[in-house]
Amino acid sequence: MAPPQRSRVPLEFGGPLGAAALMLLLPATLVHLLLAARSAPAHLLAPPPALPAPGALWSPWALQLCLGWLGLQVALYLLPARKVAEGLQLKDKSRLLYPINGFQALVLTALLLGLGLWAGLPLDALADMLLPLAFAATLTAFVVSILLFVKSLMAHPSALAPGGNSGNPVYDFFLGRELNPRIISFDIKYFCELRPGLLGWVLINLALLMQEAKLRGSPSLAMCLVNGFQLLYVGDALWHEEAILTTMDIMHDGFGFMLAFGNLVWVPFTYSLQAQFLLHHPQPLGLPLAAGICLLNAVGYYIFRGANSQKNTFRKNPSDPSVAGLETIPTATGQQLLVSGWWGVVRHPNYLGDIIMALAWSLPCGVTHLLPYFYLLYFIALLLHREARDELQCLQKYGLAWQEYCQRVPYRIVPYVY
Ligand SMILES: NC(=O)C1=CN([C@@H]2O[C@H](COP(=O)(O)OP(=O)(O)OC[C@H]3O[C@@H](n4cnc5c(N)ncnc54)[C@H](OP(=O)(O)O)[C@@H]3O)[C@@H](O)[C@H]2O)C=CC1
Ligand SMILES: CC(C)CCC[C@@H](C)[C@H]1CC=C2C3=C(CC[C@@]21C)[C@@]1(C)CC[C@H](O)C[C@@H]1CC3
Repeated sequence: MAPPQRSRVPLEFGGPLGAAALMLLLPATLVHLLLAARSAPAHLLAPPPALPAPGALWSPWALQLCLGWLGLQVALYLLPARKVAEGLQLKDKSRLLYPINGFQALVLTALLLGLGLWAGLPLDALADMLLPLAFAATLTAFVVSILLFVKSLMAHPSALAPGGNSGNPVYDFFLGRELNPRIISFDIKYFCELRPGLLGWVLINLALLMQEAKLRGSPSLAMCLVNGFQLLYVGDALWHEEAILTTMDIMHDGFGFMLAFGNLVWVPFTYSLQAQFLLHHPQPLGLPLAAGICLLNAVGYYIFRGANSQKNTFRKNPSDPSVAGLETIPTATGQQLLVSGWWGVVRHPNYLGDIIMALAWSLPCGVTHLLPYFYLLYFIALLLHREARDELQCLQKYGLAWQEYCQRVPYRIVPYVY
């Protein structure tokens, strides 16, 4: 087989050195966040009061729980789906098929959990195991990434992602070489993107809420708000699972350590940071402020969902009555760009809605500590980086049409600001 052509896509994340640094820094940051959230001072920018003993990180039981959770979600993924969707056309003109049964997996997981709790499952005990669970999940992410990298060495060149095929093994291991790694019809990237991580996130949130109820007699209003907001976000992602097929991760990015760690570790253990903070730092929250925060989250969700659904509907069927009247810009690829509606206000309206929700998730934690705002700060940085990557990809894809779009819609995320 002819050696794969090395991609000439510019290196990102600081190239091989940056990728190597991130593979060390990300797990270290995770440990710091978990320790800081449960410490009294809860400092985001200061070292945690006490480093864990090595024994506190490793637990065979935690590894079994992680692998059992993964196995359950794989089993639910393999159940018959209410619908099978086609992915976007690949380089070889083929289209992959994807089961749309993520929300079904959420409901079945909830039913199994309900049964378990009825039978006395000590779910709240998870709240005391976040460190060994995160360590086990990180180990799993590394092993999955190594297996994926080895598998990609046997993949056809046309199956490789443009970004993760630089020829440098460290960089390619981090970014991911294969675009759609599958075992028969099981799509590993698609599965990891929405199932174990997002469902694990709300499971950890629930465990923290239950432990607060056990400690204080009932969960606080702030803990209930954070759980509710984030369950809405995960439920929405799974209900609109098909929309994931038009995101950058599925369309462009290879599946390597960054997304494996991001999906299996970073989402469940850092996205639950507000709930972790609230368990150890209860916050009083009056009804008027709670109502205001709910309104803020509702506004964010309205923008987020409205913009994502409008674009995804347009991409699936430009003649759909809900989008047929929108103004567009034709492009040389045959695809059109929306230039009115949500996508005529700013170029990434969905990011704006998502950031507003991220703020609403942090506010119930009060303003005495920076730690609960870590997600907001990280997320803004992630979306700014993502937006820059997307703009470059769209400029390369659409050329003059994208330049016209940028002239007509000059702001990227926040109207009249950025
Ligand atoms: N919670 C989290 O950790 C994260 C959440 N997200 C959220 O996920 C959602 C998806 O975000 P993301 O995956 O970054 O990508 P987007 O959903 O923003 O999709 C970007 C793609 O949309 C298409 N597009 C862009 N502008 C237009 C237009 N004017 N008209 C038609 N199509 C257009 C282009 O693809 P093409 O033209 O090829 O179809 C572009 O590459 C967002 O709501 C984001 O907030 C994202 C990352 C992390
Ligand atoms: C650990 C690294 C520094 C960064 C890892 C980033 C990942 C955690 C995110 C990259 C894109 C994501 C998306 C989502 C979750 C987070 C990751 C995997 C969603 C599934 C969240 C719900 C939305 O409705 C869709 C998102 C698609 C992108």
